Amino acid sequence: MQDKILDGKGVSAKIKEELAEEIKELQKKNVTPGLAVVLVGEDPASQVYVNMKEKTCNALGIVSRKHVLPEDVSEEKLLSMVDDLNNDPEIDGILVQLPLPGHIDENKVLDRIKVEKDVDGFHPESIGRVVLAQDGFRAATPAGIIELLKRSNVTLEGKEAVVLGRSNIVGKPVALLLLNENATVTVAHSRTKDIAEVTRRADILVVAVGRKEMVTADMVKQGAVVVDVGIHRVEDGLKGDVAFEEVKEKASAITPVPGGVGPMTIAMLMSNTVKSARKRAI
Ligand SMILES: Nc1nc2c(c(=O)[nH]1)N[C@@H](CN(C=O)c1ccc(C(=O)N[C@@H](CCC(=O)O)C(=O)O)cc1)CN2
Repeated sequence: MQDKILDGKGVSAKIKEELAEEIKELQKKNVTPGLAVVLVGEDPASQVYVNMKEKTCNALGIVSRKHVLPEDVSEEKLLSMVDDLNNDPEIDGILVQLPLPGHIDENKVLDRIKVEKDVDGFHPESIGRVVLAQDGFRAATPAGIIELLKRSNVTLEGKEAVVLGRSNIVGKPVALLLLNENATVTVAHSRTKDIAEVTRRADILVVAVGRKEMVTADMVKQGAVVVDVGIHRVEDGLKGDVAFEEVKEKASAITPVPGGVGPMTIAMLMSNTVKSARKRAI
């Protein structure tokens, strides 16, 4: 039986401890993992996330290279930076922080990252590898959700899983990962006719809609496991896509915001970077 609160902060700390040990071993073989993070513009939330990534790299012994480009940088210049990083032998992972400004074609930029360095797991080939259940980089938030559930002893096989939201970076990939774990998966979204009727079927409900406290207790089955991917800044802190206080009374387990899925995202990014660096040690 797992704890009611799924402790992403605690689980991510354990993963980072494991990674720090592995990094020490890699360093003995003269391999220091390197992560390049590219930030375009000054979006305050993106700045927070990029700084968190840099801090975590420093704590674990991963070389972190942060590149900040102005909001009005041309697509061409950004692509040329990606090309340079693709060719840099000390860089194992490249991450372009999302969202990008409107004048830049996000897909074009993500497609340009070498699949071998795609630690964000957003390249079409990385997504294709998830579809085919082949080895490759898994996007950090979806992978973090699966890892958190597994390490919290939540059984996925045979469970009715509902993913609310169909974004390319969370909804679609987490649905595929749940399918690969032999869950029965339904994806609900803004055009779904009766969302509550679908979410109430879920043994495992993953919510990634980007609407503050949209999921209320009446939308959740008694005993469901609820994973909240949303992050909304309010006056007195952070809220998720789930109305935590009322839903926790009904759920058998639930992720908090903060301290749930968010920290797992950073831990899985670090894990992908180490996975990439491992190839240099062979
Ligand atoms: N290139 C990418 N861009 C974005 C991704 C991504 O995986 N790759 N995901 C999100 C943002 N994100 C990482 O970039 C991210 C979000 C939240 C957290 C986190 O630890 N949140 C804390 C709260 C921190 C705070 O805001 O004060 C928590 O939930 O406890 C980490 C990473 C969009 N862009």
